[in-house]
Amino acid sequence: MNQLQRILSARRLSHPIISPLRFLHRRLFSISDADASSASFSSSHHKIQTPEVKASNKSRSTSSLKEHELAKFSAIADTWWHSEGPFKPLHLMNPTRLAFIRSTLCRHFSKDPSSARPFEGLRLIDVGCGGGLLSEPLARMGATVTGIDAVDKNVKIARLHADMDPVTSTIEYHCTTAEKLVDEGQTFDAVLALEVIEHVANPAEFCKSLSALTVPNGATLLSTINRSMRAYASAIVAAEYILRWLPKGTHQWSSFLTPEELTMILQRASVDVKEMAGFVYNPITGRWLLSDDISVNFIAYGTKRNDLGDI
Ligand SMILES: C[S@@+](CC[C@H](N)C(=O)[O-])C[C@H]1O[C@@H](n2cnc3c(N)ncnc32)[C@H](O)[C@@H]1O
Ligand SMILES: [Mg+2]
Repeated sequence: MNQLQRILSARRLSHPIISPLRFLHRRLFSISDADASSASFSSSHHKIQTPEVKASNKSRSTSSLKEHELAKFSAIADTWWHSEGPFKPLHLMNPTRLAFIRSTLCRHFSKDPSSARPFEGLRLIDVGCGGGLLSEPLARMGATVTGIDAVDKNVKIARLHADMDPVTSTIEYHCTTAEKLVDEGQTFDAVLALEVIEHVANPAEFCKSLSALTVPNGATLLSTINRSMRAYASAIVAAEYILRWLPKGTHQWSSFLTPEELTMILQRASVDVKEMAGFVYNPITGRWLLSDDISVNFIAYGTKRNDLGDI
C-alpha cells in the first residue's frame, strides 16, 4: 500500500468527523448505508432500473466503475436536458465552469479567448459526459470532442440531443470507460472529468487513467466537491433534503476529496495542478460564480508532465 492509499484509507476509516456526521445524518433522515446506495435512489418521479453498462466485463478496465453509482444516473437519464430537473445544478453551473475551462485551455494552448471558436484544432475528451451538457458547448467552441460515459442510456440521450444541431452532431459518443481507452492507446490534447470522480470506485486509479489519456504537456481538468463540513451542509443536507435539487443519496460525503488530496493524487499521476477555482452559488441571483472559495464545489486544472522529457 503506498503512502497515498494509506492516507486515503485512514481517512475513510477514522476521519474524526465522519462517524458523528453519519450518525446524525441517519438519525435525522432515518436512512442506512444501504439507503444511500442505488436501492433507495428514487424519488416520486424516478424508478430505479439496472443500468445497461457495456463496460462491465471483469478486467483491469472496470476499475473505476461503481455499479450503484451508475444505477443512480441510469434512473434519471431521460432528464439530462430538463433544465428544471435533477440536473438543474449542472445546467446552472455550466456557464461558470465553461468560463474557467475557456480561460485555462486558451492560456494552455495559446488560443484567443475572445474568438468564437477558440478550441479549433484541439481534441478533447469529456469523461463521464452524461447527457452531454459539457460536450456540446465544447464542440460549439470548435473542439473535436469525444464524450464517454459508463451508462449506455446516458450516451444514447447525449447522441439524440447532439444530433439536433449540425455543430454538435460531430461529437463522438461512446459507452466506455477511461481505462478502456487507455488500453486502446488513445490520447487527447485535454481531458475533462467534471463531477465524476466522487462517483468512481478508485479516485487515484481514475486519475492515472485520465493522465494516461492526456498527451504529454496536455491539460487535465476535474471538478468535484470538497469533503468539508460546509459541503456536507450545502451539497448534501440543503441540496438533497431541503431544496430537493438532487435526489436523496446522490452524494456520499465520504467519497468527496479535499483539494489537497486531489492535488496529491493528480501529482502522483504525473499531472501538476496549476490552478483551482471554486464555484459559489448566489441564492439571490440564482447564479454560480467563479470564486477563490474552494470549500464546497471546486475545479482543478493541471498539466501533464512530460516525464520522458529529461531522457
Ligand atoms: C454528475 S454526472 C456529470 C456529468 C457531466 N460530466 C457534467 O458535469 O455535466 C457523472 C457522470 O459520470 C458517469 N460515470 C460515473 N462513473 C463513471 C466511470 N467510472 N466511468 C465513466 N463514467 C462514469 C455517470 O454515468 C454520470 O453520467
Ligand atoms: Mg456529483
